Amino acid sequence: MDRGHAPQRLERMTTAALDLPPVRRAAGTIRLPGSKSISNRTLLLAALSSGTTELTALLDSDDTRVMRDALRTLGVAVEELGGVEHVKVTGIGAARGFPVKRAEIFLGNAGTAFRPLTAALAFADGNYILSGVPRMHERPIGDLVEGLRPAGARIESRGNPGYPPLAIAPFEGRGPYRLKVRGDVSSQFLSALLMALPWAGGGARVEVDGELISKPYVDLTLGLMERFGVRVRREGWSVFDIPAGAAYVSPGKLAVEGDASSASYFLAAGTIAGGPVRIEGVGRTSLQGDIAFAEVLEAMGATITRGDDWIEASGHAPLKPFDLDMNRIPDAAMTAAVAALFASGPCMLRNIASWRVKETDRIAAMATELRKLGATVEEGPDWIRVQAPPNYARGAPAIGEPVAIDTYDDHRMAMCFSLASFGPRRIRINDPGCVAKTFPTYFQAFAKVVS
Ligand SMILES: O=C(O)C1=C[C@@H](OP(=O)(O)O)[C@@H](O)[C@H](O)C1
Ligand SMILES: C=C(OP(=O)(O)O)C(=O)O
Repeated sequence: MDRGHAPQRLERMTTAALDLPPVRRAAGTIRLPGSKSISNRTLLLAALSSGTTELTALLDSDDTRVMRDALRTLGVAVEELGGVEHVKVTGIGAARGFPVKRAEIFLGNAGTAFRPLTAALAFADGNYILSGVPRMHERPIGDLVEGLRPAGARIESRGNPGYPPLAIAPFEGRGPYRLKVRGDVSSQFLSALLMALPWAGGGARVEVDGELISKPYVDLTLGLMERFGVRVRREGWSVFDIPAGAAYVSPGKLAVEGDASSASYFLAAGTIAGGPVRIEGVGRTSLQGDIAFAEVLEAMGATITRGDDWIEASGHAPLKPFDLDMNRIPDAAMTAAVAALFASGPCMLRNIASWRVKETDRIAAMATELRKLGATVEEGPDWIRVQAPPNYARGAPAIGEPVAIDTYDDHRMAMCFSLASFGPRRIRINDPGCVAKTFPTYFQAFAKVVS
């Protein structure tokens, strides 16, 4: 019997606080690390396809490391051609099972690894245990498990019902499948089903129950599936058909775009503090929904210039207030909440209920930390309203003791609060190392564009 590798723990030690120097100007050019969402999707799709795939400009971070390690643990050859950012993946294709039939896999706090691997392994012929950090065990996955069961998947929660860790037993179903999945907690459940189903074979219809959130991520899923040779027929956002006989075929070579969510911090810096700040690696032709964050900045008064694979922002605080539905850009929306410190009136972010089940309860965390800087913040189940303290404008001299911002092991809390250093308070970021989830060199990159 195959024995999987022992689960690899990635418990991160808390890192020493980082005092950010007060800054007034932002200008320069940044080449972004690869997109987390595209890196993890393409690693998995390459593993499930026939042929070998060369992936370039992959993200090197905690979230992609757990996906890469998981695939290797499952027996997929992921060969490094130029570090972990340039790899060759030998797909297992129509084998419909991973070479390693029994494994315990640790997936940290990576939703883009945990949800898609749950679906793929549910259709495999082995026994697997998937676990993560304690916070991952508080992030819901019940809707995906319930969506998979009618197909013949055998998945049990090892902890609280509806949450990881999960134990997966060999698949017992056969297509065609008619499945339903809820779309109003995380779009990753639908993305996971769609990516795994062509591999299960036999064709499938997936219906979405409830309003689908974070829609651009499903477009990203469908766009990348198409690059691997599978075209899904759809009726809007509610019915998705995978043709019988659909199978993944390697596109040969695929270059990963820069991460549009990571771009948001730099574009916001250029908007608050002069600019131009130019981002290379993602632009007008991006597959990623978070590129639309630039439109939020335009509403706040930014001047944005776009090329096919670059984008540039300039502007000056005070910025214009906004009242916007942020459902399509839940990650970049956090950047807007901190940019609201530099707005001339109250800023309202609506339709962000999913913030409560991500790396931390992001609505609560955002409210607590913005209040430390003197902002008036109100919150509801799915909204947050931020009113900047008087005169929180660029150029005021930094005064007093540093304000220590807690980051809740949430990379985006650490990254977006770096923008507060354009204001009149000294900023201390507690546990800055949490940025390793998606952007390990974030603070070095930020230091390069501010002065
Ligand atoms: O599919 C993806 O790559 C993602 C979907 C979003 O999650 P939800 O669908 O849970 O909002 C997003 O927040 C996450 O960072 C990445
Ligand atoms: C929500 C996020 O991550 P995950 O992919 O773990 O859901 C995020 O990166 O903001």
